Amino acid sequence: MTQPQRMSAPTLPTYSPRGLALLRDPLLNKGTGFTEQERDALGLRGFLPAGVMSMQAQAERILVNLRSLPSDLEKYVALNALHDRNEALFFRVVCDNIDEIQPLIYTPTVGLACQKYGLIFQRPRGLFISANDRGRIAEILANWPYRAKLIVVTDGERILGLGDLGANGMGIPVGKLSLYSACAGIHPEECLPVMLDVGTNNEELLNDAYYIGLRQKRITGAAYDAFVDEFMTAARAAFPGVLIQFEDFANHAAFKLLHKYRDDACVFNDDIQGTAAVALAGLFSALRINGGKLRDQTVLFLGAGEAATGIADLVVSAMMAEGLSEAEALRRNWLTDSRGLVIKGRENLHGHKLRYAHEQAPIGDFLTAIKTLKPTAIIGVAAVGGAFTPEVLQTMAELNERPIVFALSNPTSKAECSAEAAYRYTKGRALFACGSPYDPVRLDGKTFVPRQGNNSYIFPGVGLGAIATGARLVTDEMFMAAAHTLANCVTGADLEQGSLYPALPRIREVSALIGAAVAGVAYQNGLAAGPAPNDLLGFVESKMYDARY
Ligand SMILES: NC(=O)C1=CN([C@@H]2O[C@H](COP(=O)(O)OP(=O)(O)OC[C@H]3O[C@@H](n4cnc5c(N)ncnc54)[C@H](OP(=O)(O)O)[C@@H]3O)[C@@H](O)[C@H]2O)C=CC1
Ligand SMILES: CC(=O)C(=O)O
Ligand SMILES: [Mg+2]
Repeated sequence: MTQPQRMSAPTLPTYSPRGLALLRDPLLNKGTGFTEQERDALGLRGFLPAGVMSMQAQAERILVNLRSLPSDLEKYVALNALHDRNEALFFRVVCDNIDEIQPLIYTPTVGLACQKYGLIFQRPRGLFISANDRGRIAEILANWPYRAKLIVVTDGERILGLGDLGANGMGIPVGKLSLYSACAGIHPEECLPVMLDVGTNNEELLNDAYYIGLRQKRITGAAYDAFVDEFMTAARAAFPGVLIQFEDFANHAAFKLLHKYRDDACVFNDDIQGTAAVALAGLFSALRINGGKLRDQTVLFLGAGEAATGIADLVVSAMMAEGLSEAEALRRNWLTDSRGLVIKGRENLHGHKLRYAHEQAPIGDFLTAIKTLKPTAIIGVAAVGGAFTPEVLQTMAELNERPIVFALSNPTSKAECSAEAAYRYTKGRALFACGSPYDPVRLDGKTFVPRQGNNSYIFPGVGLGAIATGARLVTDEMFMAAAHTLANCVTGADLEQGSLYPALPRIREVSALIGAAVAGVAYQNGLAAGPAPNDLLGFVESKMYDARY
């Protein structure tokens, strides 16, 4: 028997706690799963009841308890408590019940959890770095006892479609990193969630007695840029080669940060790039059903922000790969924002929209845009719940034999339409994907199984490939490879039931394949740290953490 040890940074002493300290270390604790031999060797006698349970029995007990809880928020809290007690058991439960658990630790429940974060707050997880810590960020990162290989960082300004949730947004990096470990086997010890608490402009939170963050308005401008820059410099120095994922920043910061760091550091923006890959994969699946070619599609977006322009940019690249010129491809993608259709000559258009500002008379509403532009696909990423009205859906079905309808906004309350509405108002002809999960829909004797067009299919595998190879940069080519790989995982049986993505229980296999594809791009483009192994898939699989005692 070997004593459980943390994989500490080489500079830190190896830490092998015993007794109570061991039971209170979530990365090493097995609770009632410690064997008789371990109980003797590790000073655990007396701290545990006599019964020794298998991991499987422990997991079953967790599920029995979980299923008896009356609300999803309580289930979230219970799962969080397990995460804080026994990480291996937490990840075992997540991995073996991913269809049931993912919606509880990720969208939609994580949205509600962030809204109530102050109220349900128990143990801190990750690092909270506030604007008051300016000048001391390196010191704070040095407090972290593990060697981080992956950071998910947010400043909480655009949490899902729920807006500015300030420091309460920490639930998002925590949830994303849980999926990294569960879905792609990134070791939990290598994952670091970070909240850059620069304040909040959410008055409700500023007046909330239980708000956990800095009670001040957001810092902006040069002070904000310098603060984030201090974090980026300190993080890269503390954890050389670390992959940093920007998550749920408001779009004015998201585009700026991505452009500032992407050519120099191992970073990506999940909302822009990860979302792009999952949406493109969904389009490829839809086209397998309706027999179309991507180059012939006209895509109309509801939204013109991070997700919309990220997706549109990757779709344009994919259309160009099918032979269109850039101008032709751009012209097949249209954006609408809070002021209507994005068109040439409109005043004060932000930089990320300019590529899609085509010659066209102004159009104020989405339905008129559909009737005018006759899209084959509509993609909702504006966080306007219910915006795909019955009339929108019926019009899409009049224009197209198999209309592509993606309602990608999160959480469920912000979805542009429900799965039920998508199928009902198109008479079962919609090729549908949703950002948050929906149950299967039974209509006219047929069962439709909608799956999530959510970047959670993409970022775990991309991160795995980037970390396994020690990639210097994360490139758009990697996201293109991820999109193709994900699309190739979709089976005929999936398509038969209207599923544009593979079943979630296959996610570790899917992530490994995406990881291998991303690794391939890293090696081909000289971005990897070492020589390419012969067997890329075997190589990335060998790096995957499996939650077992
Ligand atoms: N499924 C997935 O994997 C992902 C889903 N999302 C979801 O997408 C949504 C948007 O995220 P993101 O793109 O990052 O956010 P942004 O804030 O970057 O973009 C939102 C866009 O919606 C536009 N908008 C707002 N109101 C309307 C309206 N009434 N009609 C048309 N457009 C409108 C905004 O217009 P304006 O530019 O004028 O302000 C803006 O362009 C969120 O709900 C998020 O959860 C995001 C990432 C991944
Ligand atoms: C899924 C995701 O990243 C979002 O909704 O922001
Ligand atoms: Mg996000």
